[in-house]
Amino acid sequence: MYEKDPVKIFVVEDDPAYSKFLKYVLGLNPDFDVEYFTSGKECIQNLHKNPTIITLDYSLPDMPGEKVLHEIIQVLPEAQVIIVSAQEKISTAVDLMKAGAYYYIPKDTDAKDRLLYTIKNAREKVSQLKEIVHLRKEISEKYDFEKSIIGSSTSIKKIFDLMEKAVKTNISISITGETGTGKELIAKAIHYSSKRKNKAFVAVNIAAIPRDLIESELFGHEKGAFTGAITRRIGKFEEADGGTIFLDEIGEMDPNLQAKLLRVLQEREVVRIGGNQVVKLDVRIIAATHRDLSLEVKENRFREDLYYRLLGLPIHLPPLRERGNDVIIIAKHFLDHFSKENQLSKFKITQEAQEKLLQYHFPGNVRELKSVIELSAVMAEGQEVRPQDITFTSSKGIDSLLNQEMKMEEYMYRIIRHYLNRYDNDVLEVARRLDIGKSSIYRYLKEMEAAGI
Ligand SMILES: Nc1ncnc2c1ncn2[C@@H]1O[C@H](COP(=O)(O)OP(=O)(O)OP(=O)(O)O)[C@@H](O)[C@H]1O
Repeated sequence: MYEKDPVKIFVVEDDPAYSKFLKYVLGLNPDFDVEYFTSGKECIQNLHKNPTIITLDYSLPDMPGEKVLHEIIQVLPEAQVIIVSAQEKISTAVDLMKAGAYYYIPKDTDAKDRLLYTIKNAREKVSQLKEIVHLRKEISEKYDFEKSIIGSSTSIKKIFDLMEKAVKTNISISITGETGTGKELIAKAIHYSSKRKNKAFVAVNIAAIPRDLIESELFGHEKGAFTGAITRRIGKFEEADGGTIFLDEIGEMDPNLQAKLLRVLQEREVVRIGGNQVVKLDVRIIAATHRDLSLEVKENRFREDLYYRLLGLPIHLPPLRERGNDVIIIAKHFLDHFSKENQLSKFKITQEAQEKLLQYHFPGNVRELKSVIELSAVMAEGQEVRPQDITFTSSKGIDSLLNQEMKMEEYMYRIIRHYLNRYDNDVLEVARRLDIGKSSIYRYLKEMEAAGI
């Protein structure tokens, strides 16, 4: 899309014959919006017009070519400067390109073709750069965490507070939470809100990669390192250099690889398999797991030293059933998104349907809520989601509670705890829903906590 924008070109040339020649050549292309200057000073004074490409004569009467180039780069670092010169010394050309010129063209008989070809390439480069900037902006807006992570429960606000702290530093982050609670979403939001946002976010799901491929996937390999290594391959750590690597399902990593990962994290460098070149790294680590890693350490399935390396700032995502009214807020967000994507008018959820959502335990968390809501929108007649439009796949919940034998008091305690989690510790709301007094809730909690239950 950027290719079609007219390209603004400055021609800075004091030789009248050559200037006439350039005017003719560039004037043939209606896409070029060209301005001509005869001195370095004039060019610099007009940089506010934002030229994309500047063809610059190396030998201007008022300023040396290097100085004009330097000034241009200071004011407009993204402009592509093509030096055109009668000077044919290779060392001058190399120096100018090192100083930031895009290309160097000698004024000879091939100059016209070379210039047009170089302008075409410079233009492509600029449009690619613009597109990258545009995509990065779009992605960082998408993962702006106040906009992409929906919810206003106390627990999600606490997560926002932790994320605010996380984005200011490079500290490693460990995210825990059941499946579908938003671990990857949080990791991306941290990356795209941090100083690293213009570099890569590389996600690796440890559980999804076959055991014998994972080492080369993470650390890369040299050509011929093993059967099948037909070319050199950069690993995910190198890919994430300057950015963030998200190690999902870290609890699934086998002990052998845990030792290798620990070394990479300690040394902040990798050596590709089959190679001996040490590659220094500047990568932020975000690790996630649905397991309780401290338990994995206790049971000798996860290295303690690696656990402490990765722990950094721990963020625990509570299950959706413990986020109170967030279920409804997120459901409405997904409904709006669904209607926008399918160009439909907005949906509403009836009060009864909202109650139905609040009663369910969502073992698949936000991911499950998303598919339940999308299906309910498809099933709805008109633009209103009713209870009968909502279908759940899992019926577990109260059954599993009843399968455990305990005293009546303990059942009461569990039920009260469950409701408090669901309604964001709003004791009044829980008392109303269970139709018991507020003081009874406090009494139960006190007694059971004293009994250590
Ligand atoms: N608070 C939220 N607001 C909006 N969307 C959310 C929220 N939390 C999660 N999601 C969405 O739910 C889906 C699942 O989230 P994500 O993949 O981040 O979960 P996860 O915890 O990494 O899951 P898994 O452990 O299975 O990999 C994604 O589509 C994500 O965008």
